[in-house]
Amino acid sequence: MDGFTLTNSQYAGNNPRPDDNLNFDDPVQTSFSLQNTSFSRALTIDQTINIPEDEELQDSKFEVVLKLSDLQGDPNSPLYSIKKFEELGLSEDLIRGIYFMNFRRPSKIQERALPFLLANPPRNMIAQSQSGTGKTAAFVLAILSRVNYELHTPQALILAPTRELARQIMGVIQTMGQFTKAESQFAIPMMVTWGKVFTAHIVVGTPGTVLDCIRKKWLPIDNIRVFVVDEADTMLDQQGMGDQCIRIKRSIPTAAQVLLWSATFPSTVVAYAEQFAPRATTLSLEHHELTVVGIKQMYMDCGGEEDKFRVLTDLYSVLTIGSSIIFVKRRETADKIHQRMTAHGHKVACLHSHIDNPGSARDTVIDDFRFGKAKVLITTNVLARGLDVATVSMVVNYDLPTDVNNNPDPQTYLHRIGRTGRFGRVGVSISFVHNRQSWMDLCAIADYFNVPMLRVPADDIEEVESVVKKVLKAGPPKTGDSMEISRHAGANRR
Ligand SMILES: Nc1ncnc2c1ncn2[C@@H]1O[C@H](COP(=O)(O)OP(=O)(O)OP(=O)(O)O)[C@@H](O)[C@H]1O
Repeated sequence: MDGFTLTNSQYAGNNPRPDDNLNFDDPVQTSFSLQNTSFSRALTIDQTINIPEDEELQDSKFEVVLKLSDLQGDPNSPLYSIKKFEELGLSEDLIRGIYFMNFRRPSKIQERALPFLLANPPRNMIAQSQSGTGKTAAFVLAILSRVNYELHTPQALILAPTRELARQIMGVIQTMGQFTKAESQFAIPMMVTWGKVFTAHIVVGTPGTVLDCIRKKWLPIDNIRVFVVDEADTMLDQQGMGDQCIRIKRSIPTAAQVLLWSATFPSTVVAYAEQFAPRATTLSLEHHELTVVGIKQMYMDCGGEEDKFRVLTDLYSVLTIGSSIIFVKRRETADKIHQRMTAHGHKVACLHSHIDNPGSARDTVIDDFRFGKAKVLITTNVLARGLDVATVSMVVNYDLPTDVNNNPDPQTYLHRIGRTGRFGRVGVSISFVHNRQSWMDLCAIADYFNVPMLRVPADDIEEVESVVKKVLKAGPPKTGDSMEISRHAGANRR
């Protein structure tokens, strides 16, 4: 099975959203109470894990040997390609950048998308590919190929939902484009020089600040020829950000190539995305193709809301793995867990989008995490998407992701767990369930992706440690390999 479905949408419609005057940069944090319905502890999924019981682990680092060449030679892997970068029509300067980054072969999305992205006349594109499969590099390469370096004015505009993601994308542009004459500039809070007109070829920003800079005429947009919306499904779907994206799109030249990227494009957003990027070439995936095989999905059955904290601290008192991220629903929960884990002697960092948390403080937290100064990061959905830190080997869903209507949110779940298992690496995700509602939410997510969830015991942390270590030690499975599983979680809901 090759994965992508390729379609050319012919639809060119009007913008469907009202022009509300909302102005914020980060995703809205939704808050609500978890429903404590009668809790069934009787989760009896009988799952087994068939990882060889061979050697004991040598150390606690779990440096997984990346067998990338194996994965990239497996037609079922999202990292598979038949072409080399040298065959994709990129300039020598860019090929040098790719070599510098140690990329050997393109991933499937890179191989598929790049010929369309570079073709003339330029076409819009809606591109979907699993988390951690190199979407950023794909659109950065396209932009670096299209920019006229002799013209000192913005020609490419990239929108990201958070400052963390904008900073990360900037890092990729600067590394990949270091042998070109590309100049790039931020349009994110606290990184814009008051009154100074942008002259860089490439601008990366968050929608609120970009719009602000356009309105103030600091950001010239007449020469924009590539317009990228990363994490496009969430950007377009959120009322404030969606409106800002529309306004920005209306300001830039109509001939600009519009590129929408995400690992998820739920059906509710697809039509809208097609209106936003008319007549786009679309690379899409089915639900069941979205999960990354290198991420082993587990769950723990906790005794109640308060017991989750006991399980978490038990887990961290035993487990010594690379880096990990704990996702919670609310900022208050993040702060509370941060305080309590710190009091228990754990070294943890915390990042969310509270107004008192200025950009510079957020930058320090994320940089400390990226460079390993802090190994555990507690956060909200603000970091659910895009964050690329290779050492993350575990994601904990302390609270399962739910949408504004309290329904399970499979897309956010997929993005959260996708912070591990990047580009062929292995990782584990552990979701806490603590009542009937959270159990049903997890079942709904498992059903949506048709994936197995392995139960690990909340009252036997040594056993959890052993399972996690085995998974990390086993390395990435080949696509289609069944690492375990007799039945998946959704098959046995109560
Ligand atoms: N062809 C390649 N060979 C080796 N590594 C690559 C290649 N392309 C990208 N990578 C690396 O893979 C990692 C994931 O890439 P990237 O962040 O672009 O993924 P993504 O698809 O945008 O993920 P997400 O959906 O989470 O945003 C990065 O560390 C990147 O440097």
